[in-house]
Amino acid sequence: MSLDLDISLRQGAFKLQATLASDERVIGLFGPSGAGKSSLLRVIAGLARPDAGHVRINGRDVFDSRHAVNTPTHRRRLGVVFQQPRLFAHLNVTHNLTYGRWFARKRASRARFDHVVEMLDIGALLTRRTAALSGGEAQRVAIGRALLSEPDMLLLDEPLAALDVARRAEVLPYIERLGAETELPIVFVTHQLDELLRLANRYVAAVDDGRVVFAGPTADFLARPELLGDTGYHEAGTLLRARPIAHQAVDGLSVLALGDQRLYVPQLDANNTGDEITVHVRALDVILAREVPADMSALNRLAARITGMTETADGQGVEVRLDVAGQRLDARITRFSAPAMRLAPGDTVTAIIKSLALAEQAWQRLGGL
Ligand SMILES: Nc1ncnc2c1ncn2[C@@H]1O[C@H](COP(=O)(O)OP(=O)(O)OP(=O)(O)O)[C@@H](O)[C@H]1O
Repeated sequence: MSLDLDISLRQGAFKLQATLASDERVIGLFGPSGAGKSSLLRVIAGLARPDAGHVRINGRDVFDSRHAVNTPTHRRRLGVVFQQPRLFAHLNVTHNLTYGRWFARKRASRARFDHVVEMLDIGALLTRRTAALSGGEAQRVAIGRALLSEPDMLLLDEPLAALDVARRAEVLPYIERLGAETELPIVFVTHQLDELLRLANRYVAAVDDGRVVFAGPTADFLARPELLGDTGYHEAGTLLRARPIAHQAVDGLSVLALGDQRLYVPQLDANNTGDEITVHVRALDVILAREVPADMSALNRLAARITGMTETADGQGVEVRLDVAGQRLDARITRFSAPAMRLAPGDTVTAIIKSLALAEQAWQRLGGL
């Protein structure tokens, strides 16, 4: 996909002045509450009209103030999913799903309908009234309806925000599957860093106070604590890509290969072999050692080489940039430890990781969408 926009929009006292150009298939729009993410998504969808500028989707001008172009929403070929599912209460699930097809250029085939139903696991709900659905089920139906409208791009505006923790955990893997199993371009809005890392871990546009303050690889974004908001200090770190090679080789754990080194993570779905997955390692959770103690609870110990060291913004610590099997890993240690250990670029150390979080599951690509 390509998305190219440069717009200004005034809403009361709030001014959105956003510039973004990206060829990435999945774009995360991230930022705190009130930053302007939803407003920007509404501009892309044609639900809000900028005062000036342009919006180009896949090379097609859908808005251009200089040439009086403003393609109406229903002709922009977008599937939009909001925080609330917004299903039609008078129609059952099947009719809600097929409703989107009225706007499609070509009607979705029966095979495609079946595929979407299977992917979102909503087959058992088809004859149900929408009032009888849980929040998570309703949101899956809303996603299915958007997919069946044959969009060129899917816009997801905090689709998990209205769900409680359990429902959120239920729906999140389905959105993850969309990213992995479809070729559909997706813009995913969230203010939650864990969602961003799970669902848009390649590319992010960060919005703050009506402006795009960062646009680029999510991994680079994660290394910038000052951009991450309140949780930045804790969450800043690195995304490591590794390949699952064994399940249950060690009790309750899966083994990932990172070059010829090994990482241990909580048991993954046994189908997860082959495709790389991404793990999020917080810089605070990395301990550096010259000598590794013989008895140690932490399983994850990686041979690393120091490639750079910089003082943290608050002056209290040192960010140590490491190379592990050709990938970057960041550690944050105290200002005391760096000279005490006489650490210097070029040194080899062991990086001991206290905890890591899965940022992305690997799903088998089924194709077909
Ligand atoms: N129709 C409107 N008229 C006036 N101000 C508006 C309108 N819609 C939004 N705003 C304001 O614009 C700002 C950005 O809102 P927006 O919903 O885009 O933020 P957001 O980043 O999506 O936040 P959240 O994560 O809370 O949804 C807010 O200050 C909001 O109050």
